[in-house]
Amino acid sequence: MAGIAALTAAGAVEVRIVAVDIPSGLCADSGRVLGREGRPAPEGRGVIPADLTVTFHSLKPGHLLADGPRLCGAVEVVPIGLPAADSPLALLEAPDPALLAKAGFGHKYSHGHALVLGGGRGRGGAARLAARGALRMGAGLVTLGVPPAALPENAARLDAVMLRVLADADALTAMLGDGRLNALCAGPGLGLGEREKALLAAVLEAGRPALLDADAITLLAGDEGLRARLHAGVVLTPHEGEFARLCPGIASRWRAPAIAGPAFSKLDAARQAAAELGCIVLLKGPDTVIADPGGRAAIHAAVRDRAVPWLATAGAGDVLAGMIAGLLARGLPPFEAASGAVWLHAEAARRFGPGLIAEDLPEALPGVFRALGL
Ligand SMILES: NC(=O)C1=CN([C@@H]2O[C@H](COP(=O)(O)OP(=O)(O)OC[C@H]3O[C@@H](n4cnc5c(N)ncnc54)[C@H](O)[C@@H]3O)[C@@H](O)[C@H]2O)[C@@H](O)CC1
Ligand SMILES: Nc1ncnc2c1ncn2[C@@H]1O[C@H](COP(=O)(O)OP(=O)(O)O)[C@@H](O)[C@H]1O
Repeated sequence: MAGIAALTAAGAVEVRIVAVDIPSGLCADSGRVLGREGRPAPEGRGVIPADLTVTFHSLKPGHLLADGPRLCGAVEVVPIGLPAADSPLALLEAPDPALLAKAGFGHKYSHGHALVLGGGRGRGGAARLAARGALRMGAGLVTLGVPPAALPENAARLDAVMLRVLADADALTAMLGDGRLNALCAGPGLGLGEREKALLAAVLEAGRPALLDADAITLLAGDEGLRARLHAGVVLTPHEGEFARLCPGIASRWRAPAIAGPAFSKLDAARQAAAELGCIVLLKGPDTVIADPGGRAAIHAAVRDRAVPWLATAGAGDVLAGMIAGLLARGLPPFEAASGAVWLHAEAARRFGPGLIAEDLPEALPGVFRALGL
């Protein structure tokens, strides 16, 4: 193998490399490069990248996660006559259009009312992006609740999204007396002060389906009491940095060098976090993993023909948060809301293409829905 690598590097021969099952040295469970003899592989070495990987029966996590997509090249799955396994792991595909369509006889309240908590003066962009995402997903109504000082600037920027002043947690609890507010979204641009911590406690106390992202995750990370109130209707959407704050022990296992297989994977990290926290954990990135407390999990790999590098843009995660909240408002169970939104989010980015910024994502959704036949 070293000889092939040397010849290829020297440009002496044109070599095409085909891996059978998975490139040697790549962990099939995690997509991580394995070390040898008790030592991690040197940075950037340890596996010869394949042009094509031919695998059998079904994809493995290692084809999709971490370094797997880059090192496997094109992947061909060859059936060998085995029955489809009843696997607790799913590869995300397009959501069922029947789940997304609106029945002809409904009115706006039949499609749910999402409440997005906004941040203070001058910090409203993220929550507005989330609110727009929720509305485009078909929530019947979306209200943005903001502190009094942030009302004028939000009023100047919103039309279809409704606006309410929410001075403090008591005001939020009073507002939640309206049972039609059936999904909550907190975190994007929320802030990290005492007011925001109390708001988050009120959100969790309400026991309603809730999407918690960004600052809400950072607040949870610093407060054991808040974490203890998480429930099965909550979806958490950390990026890697937020995950390391929220679950430092799990994150350090995941970040530790992979010495031998099976290495601790992003899938293991999300599953363990979901089990410990008692809610859905959606761990973001080009490879996104969604896990529930019972061990059910799904992978969405934005690779190869579904690569969407332009999603690496400020605010893309805020839109995803709102999209999930929109599906929660429409009554989808948390795991289905999270999985459906992840696929639609990437598909919206794919349709828009290069130049994408966060504002474009909600606006690309109608085209995605039309293509799904809605
Ligand atoms: N248009 C807007 O108004 C926007 C507002 N935003 C808000 O800004 C606040 C801070 O958000 P940040 O996401 O910067 O959070 P943080 O500042 O809490 O976390 C970012 C830190 O985590 C580290 N990190 C490690 N892995 C990462 C990964 N995979 N992706 C991203 N960061 C990673 C980064 O290096 C960085 O130091 C939140 O309230 C957020 O909602 C951002 O979402 C960006 C857009
Ligand atoms: N290279 C990439 N390929 C595909 N998706 C990506 C990539 N980078 C980021 N994303 C997606 O974009 C979103 C970024 O969210 P996040 O990190 O929370 O950013 P922000 O807080 O700025 O919104 C997530 O949904 C993530 O999965």
